[in-house]
Amino acid sequence: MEDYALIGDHQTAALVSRTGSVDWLCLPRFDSGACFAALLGDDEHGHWRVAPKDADVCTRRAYRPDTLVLDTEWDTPDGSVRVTDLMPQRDRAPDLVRVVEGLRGEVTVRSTLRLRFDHGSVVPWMRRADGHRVAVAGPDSVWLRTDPAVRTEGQDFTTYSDFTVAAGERVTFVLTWHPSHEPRPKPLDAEQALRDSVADWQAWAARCRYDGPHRDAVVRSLITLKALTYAPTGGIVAAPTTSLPEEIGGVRNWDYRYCWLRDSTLTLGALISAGYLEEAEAWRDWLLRAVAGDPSDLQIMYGLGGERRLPEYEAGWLPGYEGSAPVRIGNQAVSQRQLDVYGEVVDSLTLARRSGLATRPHGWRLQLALMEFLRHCWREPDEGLWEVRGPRRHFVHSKVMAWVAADRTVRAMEDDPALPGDVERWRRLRDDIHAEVCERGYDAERRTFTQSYGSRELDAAVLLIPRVGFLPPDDPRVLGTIEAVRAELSTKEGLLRRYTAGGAGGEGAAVVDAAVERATVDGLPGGEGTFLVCSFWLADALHLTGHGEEARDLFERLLALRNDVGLLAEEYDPVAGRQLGNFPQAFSHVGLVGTALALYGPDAAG
Ligand SMILES: OC[C@H]1O[C@H](O[C@H]2O[C@H](CO)[C@@H](O)[C@H](O)[C@H]2O)[C@H](O)[C@@H](O)[C@@H]1O
Repeated sequence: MEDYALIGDHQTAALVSRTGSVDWLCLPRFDSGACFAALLGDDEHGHWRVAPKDADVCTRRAYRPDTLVLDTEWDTPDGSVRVTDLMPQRDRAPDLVRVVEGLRGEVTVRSTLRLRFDHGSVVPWMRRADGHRVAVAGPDSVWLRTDPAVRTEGQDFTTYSDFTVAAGERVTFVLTWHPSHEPRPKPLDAEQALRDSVADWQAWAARCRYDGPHRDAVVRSLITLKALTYAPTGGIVAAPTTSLPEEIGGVRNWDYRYCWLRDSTLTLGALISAGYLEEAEAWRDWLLRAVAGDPSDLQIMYGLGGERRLPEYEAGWLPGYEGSAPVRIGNQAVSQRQLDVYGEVVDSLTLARRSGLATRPHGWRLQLALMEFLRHCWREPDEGLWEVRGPRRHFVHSKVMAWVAADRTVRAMEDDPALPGDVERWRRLRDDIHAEVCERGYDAERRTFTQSYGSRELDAAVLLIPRVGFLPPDDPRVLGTIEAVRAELSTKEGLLRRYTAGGAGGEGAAVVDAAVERATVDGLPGGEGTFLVCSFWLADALHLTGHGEEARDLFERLLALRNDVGLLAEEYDPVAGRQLGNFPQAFSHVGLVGTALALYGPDAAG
């Protein structure tokens, strides 16, 4: 999975392999059925390859600077060729544009288009219309338009085109999706779309306020986060994929094409810190719409438009990435209770206010309603930020984030005494939560905060305690926790697992296979890799506690884990040297931006 590059149009995204094959594309939205699902199966589940006829992996590839426009190049004995891939910003039907350009000599190129709608399960009926190819099945229709000189041939439910390009020649392909009952989509000028895409992305990237070391990595992460934003509503998906495994061959395969309040608020924080307020405003408005209603109905995630039902089922016809089954569509975690989201939501509303975003009159009312609900439920156990599917517990991180919600509410009222509400009520709540966490969530004997009250398990999420201001960085309990978490959760490569019993199984694995013990915490069999955002949190904690050099060293090691085009999945297996989990993952890129800003941004100390 680390071999893929991302292209997208702010409504959906595609993954392009090093062989020039688009192996994942959901149309028309991130959460629609994929028409190319080879990523989770094989070529028969849909893909579109454009590459020199006899070549395999490309010679080199890169994004055009500060864009999401991808250039993939092959050197062959006959010459060199480049394929440029992009999805133009959408004000119409979604398009996937592929421009083939001869660079040297004369090269025979083959396009192999195998459309399989509904996540690789439906073979469409293909026909010709006005010299183009049209695929139709149920609600979906796709047009393939190319230059008149390029002949397309259908065979075995696949469309082939073989053609030659000499140096300086260009051939364009445009694949356009539209609802099958609607009139045919208007043709797109591919060359103009390419110029516009480059200009739009570069203008967007130029607005980035970060100007420190590793700026390219930060901008690439910000572009990735922007690409995960669903423009029509402002919702932000956790990743554009489903079921890329947390363990190769394992069952920990989840659908991330939805908007988690946690992942979105953290993404928002990264965008705001780098100067992107428009996205923040759009997301804040998405949030206010999505959570409108009874605060007791607050969900931990929603659909792109704020949809509340995301039923989970298994796509039994897809064998899964390298056999990692089941492939899941939808996410049952939607009905979980995760108390930390109150803290994250209130924190991000506070950040939005402080960054000067125009306030919405019902924003404060919503915050108070959420707080009122939290006041009654914070003592209850929950599934925690890791969304365990085992029994509910009193997760320390959840309670700390409940404290964050109370703290930010108190501080907002102190900053602006005109805000209505009973500040004393929230001060009391803040103090009560603080006292309980320090009493029940801290193991004085081992000098560490634990994963849940009374447990001996540790959890990397408690590294956030100094960052959110629950305790100062020099508090001995914070220092003890950092030490304990490093001792118990880090691999010999210095990367962190998210909690104690997390094991990537197998002989010589960097982490222990403790499936039985693990099953008692998260209710799932099997292990997983190291969790990338946790390692960024460790770098932040090291920096905050005066270990700047170690923090920078860890940050640089994490940067080295990005793939050749700067992308990170959710997890990493240091033994196999492979990325794991959905890809690219907002959480990991948020971690990268946050740590860069902490270490080198305008407020970085020392
Ligand atoms: O590992 C078990 C859980 O994995 C997913 O949750 C993870 O991804 C979420 C989205 O990025 C993130 O918010 C959460 O903190 C992660 O643990 C999955 O969505 C869950 O269903 C699953 O139980």
